[in-house]
Amino acid sequence: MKAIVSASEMAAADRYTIERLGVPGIELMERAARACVGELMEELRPDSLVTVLAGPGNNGGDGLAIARLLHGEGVTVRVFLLQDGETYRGDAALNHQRLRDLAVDISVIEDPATFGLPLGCDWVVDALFGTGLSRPITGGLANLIERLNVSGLRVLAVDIPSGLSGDHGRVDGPAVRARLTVTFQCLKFAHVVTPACLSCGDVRVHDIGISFSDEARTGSWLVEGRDFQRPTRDVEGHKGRYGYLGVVGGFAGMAGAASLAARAALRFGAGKVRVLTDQPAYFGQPGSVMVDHVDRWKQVGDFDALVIGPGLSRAEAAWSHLRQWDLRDRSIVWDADGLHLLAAERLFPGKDWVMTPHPGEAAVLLGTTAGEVQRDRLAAIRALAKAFPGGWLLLKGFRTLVLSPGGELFVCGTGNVALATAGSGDVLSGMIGAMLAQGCAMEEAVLSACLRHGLAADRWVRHHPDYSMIAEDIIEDLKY
Ligand SMILES: NC(=O)C1=CN([C@@H]2O[C@H](COP(=O)(O)OP(=O)(O)OC[C@H]3O[C@@H](n4cnc5c(N)ncnc54)[C@H](OP(=O)(O)O)[C@@H]3O)[C@@H](O)[C@H]2O)[C@@H](O)CC1
Ligand SMILES: [K+]
Repeated sequence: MKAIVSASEMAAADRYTIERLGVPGIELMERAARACVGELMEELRPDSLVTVLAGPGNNGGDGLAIARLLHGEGVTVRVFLLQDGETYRGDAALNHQRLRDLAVDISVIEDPATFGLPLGCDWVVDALFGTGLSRPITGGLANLIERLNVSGLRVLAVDIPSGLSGDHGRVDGPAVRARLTVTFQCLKFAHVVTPACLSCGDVRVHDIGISFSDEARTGSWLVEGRDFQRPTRDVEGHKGRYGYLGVVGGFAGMAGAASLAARAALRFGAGKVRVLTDQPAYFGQPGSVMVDHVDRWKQVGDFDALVIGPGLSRAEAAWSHLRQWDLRDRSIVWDADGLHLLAAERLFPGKDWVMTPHPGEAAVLLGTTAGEVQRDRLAAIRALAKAFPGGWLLLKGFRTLVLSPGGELFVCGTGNVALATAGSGDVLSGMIGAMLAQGCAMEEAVLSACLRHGLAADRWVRHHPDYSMIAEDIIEDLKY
């Protein structure tokens, strides 16, 4: 797992490192610049031309140090400042002084709106604004950024593409679109949360020796494929040991949804899976998934965990059972139409539960639109936690978000657009249910399922077009 921090957490760590641990700020800036130059040198040819756009703060200061180090490497560099160089303060001022003594061309951008972009250069270093951005970029500078974004020039963003905030995944105004972002010590939210992360290109995190005080422990993490831990079995295991999962769904014409969840659960290690539906005949020949008419179940105490929702429908006949069942001590995955039920009736969601909405379902739960949810996914998942306290939340979409009842946030680093296919959510809910049935804690269940679901898609696109994956392919991939 990689820590994700906000701009203010990062600034606090900077201060702690400088003031308490005695590492000079100018040394941190030098290390930051060295990290960027190291990455850039991998990309440059001997005759490459680099343009540095330097803003008024320490991000600009990084840019000035980068220009000096590139010059030292024999690279031709031109530097454009947003303001008169004399206005720099602190470490940035020192770097301005150091650069002025060298034969590097430095000019001031008089009017950003008419500034001629250096179209012949190989890379642009975006050192306009970093984590100190305090408002959306407007006016001539906004115009410059928009022209840069359509120029085709390759951009390396220092710390964060200018215009993005480190604190969230929103894009509130014009923002530089980078090919490569080099950031320091920790990821910031904009690097991993959509839509902001789509402007970052490849993100490389460099350790520049910034330390966090013990009190300033971060509670947000990027989880990646290497963090996935597969369900384990011991040699004497038998099916009773790996749990009994109930899938409630597959009503009127939607047998497929429950069937996908159930089969995914078996493939992900559940010992036994039974679908409770009003359409058992739709499930055809008996197979590894057990199927029952839901009317035969007055209570659901037999199950170790439940998945409620895939193909549940919104019919009274489906919902009436759920009102009667005692769900108080159950582990439950609420998905699909189950979420509509929770939104409509505020049913007690269980002892240990996770809701797994896609943006449209999250919008229903919050009384807003899917567009609003997607505009600020972090705010949406936090609003869900307020509206439905006490359980886990998983907001699907590129870079799926997971929030614990205690407020710890996880961003799932696996998965891609191949997952945008009917039934892929049903498969995910079945996988989480399988882990719960096997006795895993909710954190492990949700994160393992989410990572593995995404890995199936990541493997798929290595050999197939992204549009061609169907939900059954995810289940198929769980064999490996
Ligand atoms: N030791 C360290 O701390 C290290 C820090 N490091 C580097 O420092 C960066 C953070 O530096 P920073 O805090 O100086 O902020 P930065 O992003 O340069 O911008 C602030 C300036 O922008 C201005 N401004 C803001 N919004 C604006 C807008 N919309 N339109 C126009 N102007 C706007 C703002 O003006 P104001 O809001 O005060 O009016 C202020 O002048 C960080 O990302 C990393 O790269 C590394 O060197 C490692 C060590
Ligand atoms: K930047």
